[in-house]
Amino acid sequence: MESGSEKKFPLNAKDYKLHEEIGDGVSATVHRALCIPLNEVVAIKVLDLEKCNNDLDGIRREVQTMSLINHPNVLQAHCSFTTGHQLWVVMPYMAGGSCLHIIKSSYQDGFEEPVIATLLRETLKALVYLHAHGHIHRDVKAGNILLDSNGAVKLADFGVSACMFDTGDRQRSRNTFVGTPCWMAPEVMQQLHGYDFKADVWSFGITALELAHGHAPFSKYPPMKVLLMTLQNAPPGLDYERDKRFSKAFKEMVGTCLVKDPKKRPTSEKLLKHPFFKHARPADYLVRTILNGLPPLGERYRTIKSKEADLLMQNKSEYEAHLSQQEYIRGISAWNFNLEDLKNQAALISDDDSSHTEEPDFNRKQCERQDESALSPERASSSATAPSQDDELNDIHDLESSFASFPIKPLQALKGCFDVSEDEDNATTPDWKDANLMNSGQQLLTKASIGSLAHTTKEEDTAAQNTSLPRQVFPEQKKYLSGSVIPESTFSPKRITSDADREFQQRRFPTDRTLSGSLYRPKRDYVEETTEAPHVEHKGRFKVTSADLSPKGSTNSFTPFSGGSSSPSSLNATTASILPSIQSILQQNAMQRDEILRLIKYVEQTSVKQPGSPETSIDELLQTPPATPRERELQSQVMLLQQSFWSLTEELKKQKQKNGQLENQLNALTHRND
Ligand SMILES: Nc1ncnc2c1ncn2[C@@H]1O[C@H](COP(=O)(O)OP(=O)(O)OP(=O)(O)O)[C@@H](O)[C@H]1O
Repeated sequence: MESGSEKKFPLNAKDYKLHEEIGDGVSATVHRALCIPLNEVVAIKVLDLEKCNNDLDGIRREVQTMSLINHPNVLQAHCSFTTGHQLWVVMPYMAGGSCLHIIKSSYQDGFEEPVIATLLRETLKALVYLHAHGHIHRDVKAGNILLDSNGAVKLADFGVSACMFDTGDRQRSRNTFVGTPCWMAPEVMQQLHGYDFKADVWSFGITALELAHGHAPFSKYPPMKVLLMTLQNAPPGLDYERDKRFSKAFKEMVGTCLVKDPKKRPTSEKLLKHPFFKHARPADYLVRTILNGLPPLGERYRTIKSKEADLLMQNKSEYEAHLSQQEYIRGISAWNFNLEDLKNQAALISDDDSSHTEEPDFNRKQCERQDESALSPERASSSATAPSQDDELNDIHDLESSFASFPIKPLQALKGCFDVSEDEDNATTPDWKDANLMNSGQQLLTKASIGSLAHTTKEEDTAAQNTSLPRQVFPEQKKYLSGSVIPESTFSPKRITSDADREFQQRRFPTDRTLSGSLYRPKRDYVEETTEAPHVEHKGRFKVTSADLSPKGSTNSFTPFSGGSSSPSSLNATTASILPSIQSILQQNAMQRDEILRLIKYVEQTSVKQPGSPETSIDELLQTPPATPRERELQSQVMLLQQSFWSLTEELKKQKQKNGQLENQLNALTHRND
């Protein structure tokens, strides 16, 4: 393949003289080189084809695509050819190196804002171009933003590395993992409905944080943890306190990119019009501010590598952290989805560790976002919507949408367990108790997580949509256990709100709120809830924000009791009229508490490894090396499901406590009014 440039770059290895290494990727190393006939310095990316699963034609196609791209901010290959078992991609030499290497060498705490604005604007221009031509970059990160000696910024690695190490045809791989976990958009992780250009916008937002802080959010964690944190936590962002040095425009720009719902992210074109990019400067500004004074690229690269090696030798834990880090840098495109490795990596990081780096940001960020809600047009428009009546009623929805990011919606499974049918009498009859509970519970973890969930195909979804919401717990569970999932259509789509929506609703109504009353009653006889400011909590091995778990749009039915100026007579009248409701709620709470206790017990029982138990067979299954990419995907999904079960168990315990508290309050109120 040759580029459209005027010069003819030779297609023979002997015409190039390889010099020092200036970078490395998954299975590639990059060298400075001389093109002898043209007497031109170039960079050559050397890919070892023996380490790739892909076929040569696929690679050739991708490199060809790369050559057709023609934009000042996209690094275009001069040519590529194979030599022995290697593929050489000849590119312009970018003497400034990548932003990642510049950061590592001299800006460990990140760049100043004008530098970031300049780098990001140029990168964004590249994305606008790629998107307009139907390409998704899929690996936007500081390591792929390169600078030449004049301060020109180019986005690199388009279409090569990701395709090289995908075990499949990249053309059809919009439903496969590609990218690097820290930079990866939630919808890419989910692998549910595929993804589009907006995935690049998310990665762009993460890259902005990387340039600002010197590292990407969650960069110290192993891949599985990054996945969970990205899916479960509030999106990362610039922090109000820690990031005081940055402008509101910058914070807001990052915020618009890092919205979990891709539909709510701006297109790259729209983003380019954001006021933040007005701070961008010309290329020579980058030369003056960050490039001048840097050692030559090869030397810089060597120093970085030897520093890393020293660090590794000195400190085992640092070494382990570095290994984790390398996993991110390598990217999920090269991710060996070996669950044992992942477990080992995850085990290196204690839960306590999690609390001291990124997480505090979340609390602060929530506050910040409350303060700044007016800044983001997208977020503001979400927030402008007052909670509707509908929003107040359906707990299940909020819980479900908080886990919507899981490939296999665990809440759908648990909904069946919790749903108290309108006919409470039925729900309390002994028929559906212990035996069914254990029976269905065990199956839930086996068939559900491996069989039906792994094969949640469109047909099954459709079939599931034809079933109605279970009125009772266990009969319906049997349905689920036999392979179907509880239908999504059971829940009104308009009630499924995005994280952004939820964030905004909570911002606007940040009163105390407790999830209580009829937890899983889907109907409007839902009576009471209080509110609680969003916060981040440990949920077993990872953290969950209450923002993601609380219902939204609260209407407090007990306003008369919360004090105020009611006269004694009106208070009495109100009391008389609502006492029956209180009593009914108390009853419901008691029943719910029992339900929750039972469920916790069952989850705990099914979580304990017992020889011959279904749990054991899941583990065995997980430990069997995956034979196909699909198996690998399924294994990861099973693991995510298990994680979500742990998380839900924690959440159930919490709800149980809250219910107890509420019950006490109600008892106190009832006695007072008696
Ligand atoms: N044309 C170039 N000029 C100068 N340095 C380059 C050039 N291309 C790549 N590099 C350096 O080599 C490093 C590795 O390049 P490569 O394209 O393999 O990166 P990567 O994105 O990390 O790979 P992967 O995504 O496959 O892990 C880059 O981060 C950059 O520092």
